[in-house]
Amino acid sequence: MNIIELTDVSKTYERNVKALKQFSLSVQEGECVGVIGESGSGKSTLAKLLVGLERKDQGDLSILGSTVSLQNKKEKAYFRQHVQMVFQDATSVLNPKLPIWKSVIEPLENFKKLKPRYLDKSPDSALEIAKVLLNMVGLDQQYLQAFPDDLSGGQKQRVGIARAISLSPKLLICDEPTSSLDVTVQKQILLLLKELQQKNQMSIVFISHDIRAVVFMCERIIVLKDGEKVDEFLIDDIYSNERHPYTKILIKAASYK
Ligand SMILES: Nc1ncnc2c1ncn2[C@@H]1O[C@H](COP(=O)(O)OP(=O)(O)OP(=O)(O)O)[C@@H](O)[C@H]1O
Repeated sequence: MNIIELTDVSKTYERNVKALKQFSLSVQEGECVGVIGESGSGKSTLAKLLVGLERKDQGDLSILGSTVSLQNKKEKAYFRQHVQMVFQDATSVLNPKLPIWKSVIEPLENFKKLKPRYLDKSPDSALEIAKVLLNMVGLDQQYLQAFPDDLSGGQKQRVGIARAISLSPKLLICDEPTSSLDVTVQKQILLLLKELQQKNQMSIVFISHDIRAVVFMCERIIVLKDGEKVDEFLIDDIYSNERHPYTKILIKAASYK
């Protein structure tokens, strides 16, 4: 099943900056699709369009087979429930004054009737849900009452991921989720995302300038350059001669070949 589909989507900012040009993308259930490109290629714009934080100028956006314009509250809520984002810097999404357990369950507050798939029984309290979520992201229960400042960068990113999966989304948009972390911690976060994707049959759009991380995570890769899709291929075809010259440059720069 197609979880999300963008068709010929364009986004132009002020002063005629064309951040995305007639871009199309579809993501199947349980699939991880990578998007790579250099700084300024339009990756963050794409991420924001995919979670409804930015409006497209042209083109279509559909989720679970239905076209959405994100013009009304109902559509926005439906979208938010199914598509969540993991940001580059978790610090920016965590309220420093909220204990971790509250941050983790915050998205659920607007979806009182939702029964997330990861709960096998009705929880006794919101704290119980937070415990399950921390467990899912491999964070010790001792951090439930802690505050963001008490946590390392990697731990904060785990909290950011717990928050993002709290609604049992069908799709996770990961925008450079490991870029601000140390190398060893990066690997742990990638492994966690992969595990969550597989256990929960979740789809991921993994956006990064780091081709190694994208290759590790994804089955299919899209290459963005100046707001345009210049290449799209399955991971097995990464070394194919058919690759776009720009893709070859990116691969070479990452010393893959
Ligand atoms: N809010 C905005 N207003 C005006 N121009 C913008 C805005 N956001 C992005 N841009 C421009 O749109 C283009 C694409 O930017 P975008 O941030 O999507 O690229 P990116 O690939 O994520 O880059 P980076 O990795 O540096 O964040 C750039 O030329 C950028 O300057």
